[in-house]
Amino acid sequence: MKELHLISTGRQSIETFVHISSLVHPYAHFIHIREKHRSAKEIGMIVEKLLEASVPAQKIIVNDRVDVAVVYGVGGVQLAHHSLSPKRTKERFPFLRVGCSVHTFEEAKRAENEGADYVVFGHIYETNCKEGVKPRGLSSLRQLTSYVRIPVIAIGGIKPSHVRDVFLTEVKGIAVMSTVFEADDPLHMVQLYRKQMGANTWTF
Ligand SMILES: Cc1nc(C(=O)O)sc1CCOP(=O)(O)O
Repeated sequence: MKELHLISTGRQSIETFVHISSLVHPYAHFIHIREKHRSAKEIGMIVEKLLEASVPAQKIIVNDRVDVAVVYGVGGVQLAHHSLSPKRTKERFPFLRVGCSVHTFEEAKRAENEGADYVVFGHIYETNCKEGVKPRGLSSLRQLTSYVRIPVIAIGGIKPSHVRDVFLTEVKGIAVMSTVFEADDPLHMVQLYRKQMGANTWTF
């Protein structure tokens, strides 16, 4: 099954992020809380609000903070190079789904060897989030999907019109931030992504 990951921008109020998530979560497989400037307490509060808004715990992925993910019983954690290692995380918390954000093939291979469940690789297209950094493009994405055995999720500047091309590289899924969370109509946007992914049902 192709996966759609939605990631918070870190630029919205907690209320706005939770409100949009409550609308779009039925169309997404995972909702990532990526709020680098917020404390563990605030991130925990976001998790509680998402749960109150009926977002299933298994769909929630906390960026970097293994502690918050475990304490609040969410489905997974998304680790960066400065986070705890996937190996340690998996050893102590084997029930957590562990993703790693990677930018090179070596990082992806290391994540795989350390037991990560999947990698997020980018950025594929130009994105405001990575201004001045050259996108890695589809051909390196294609190479990566044959270089590692674990699933690859593509990220960075992916618009609905890119979806078909991106999935031709054999990725497992895509991750999207601004195009959904900063859209005038987030619900319409997420439905567009799912349509491009070939989803013929909106329920899971
Ligand atoms: C959070 C993030 N990580 C990236 C990476 O390359 O690792 S690109 C990115 C931002 C993606 O946002 P948008 O969908 O708005 O382009």
